[in-house]
Amino acid sequence: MAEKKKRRVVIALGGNALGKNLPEQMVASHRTAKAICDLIEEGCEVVIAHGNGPQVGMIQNAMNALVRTDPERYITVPLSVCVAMSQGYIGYDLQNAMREEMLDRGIDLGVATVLTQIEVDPSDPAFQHPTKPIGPFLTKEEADRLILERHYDIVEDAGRGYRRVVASPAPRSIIEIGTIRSLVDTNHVVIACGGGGIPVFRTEGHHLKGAAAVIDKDFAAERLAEEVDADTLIILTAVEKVAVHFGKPDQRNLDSLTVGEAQRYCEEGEFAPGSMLPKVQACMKFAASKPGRAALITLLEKARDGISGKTGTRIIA
Ligand SMILES: Nc1ncnc2c1ncn2[C@@H]1O[C@H](COP(=O)(O)OP(=O)(O)O)[C@@H](O)[C@H]1O
Ligand SMILES: NC(=O)OP(=O)(O)O
Repeated sequence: MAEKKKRRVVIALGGNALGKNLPEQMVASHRTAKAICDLIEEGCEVVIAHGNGPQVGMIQNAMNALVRTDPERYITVPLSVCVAMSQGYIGYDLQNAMREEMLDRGIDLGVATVLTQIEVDPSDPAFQHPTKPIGPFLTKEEADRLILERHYDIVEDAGRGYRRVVASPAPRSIIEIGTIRSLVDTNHVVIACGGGGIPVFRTEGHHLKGAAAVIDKDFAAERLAEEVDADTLIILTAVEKVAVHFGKPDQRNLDSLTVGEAQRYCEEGEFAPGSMLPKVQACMKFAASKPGRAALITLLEKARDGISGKTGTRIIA
């Protein structure tokens, strides 16, 4: 009998799948690996993308502290290099957690993290309007000091404190897509486009130049899902379903949304910018990109129920 065709899914992992520091990340990675292995056991071929907001901020702060301690010996590390470091730091834990969980369950697949660069447009207006929060939450006093001393762009984040923001251009093309496809096609779980991918500009000849930015991982995951010809984009986050009137007494959780309905809710301001809005927009783009494609937003721990159609919010054309 012919083997059942596997469903190819790209998974985008957010903050609750990774934690905010090294010990939290180690614990979270194992929880995340369990959820992803549940999807593999449901017959999915998975490709994993992830965020890096807290981590890339931590890495850049650490590198800057070195420069301040000994400016003769150390030089400033560009943000693009900090994104590359965050891919290694997070990929290391995720790759090991996946390896261990797959061996425990007898899943016979390889796992590899691909250092991934993503082309961005130097004239993207996002470079003039920083929106991507990175690093820890700050007090008003810390924010004022950093604006004065380091000329950082800092915004107030929905009553939760202050956060540094950096440019977040749209992903155009994934430089290492051929390598990613080859690994996926030869039975590897691939971790790619970490932290939204290392943003790069194409310059003279074949040279790529790092850009001072952090790409949104939901948009990078969407690009990845299109480019590996995935059937489903799954965004695993901290809520089981997308809601309208979120956080209000009349909150209504949504089981499914068409692209048209989602567009209307976006225009009505139902989804918070910087959190749920990019997720819904990424899902809309993917669902509309080719007939038969669908996207799902759900809680990390509900991944198996989500793919089985029992929970989550499904976005369809
Ligand atoms: N309309 C909405 N429906 C559901 N959650 C929403 C909505 N608007 C904002 N949110 C918030 O968005 C959060 C997910 O965004 P975020 O914290 O940035 O996720 P991640 O780190 O997983 O990428 C949810 O935990 C929830 O608090
Ligand atoms: N790069 C990115 O989107 O990171 P977060 O998901 O942590 O914000």
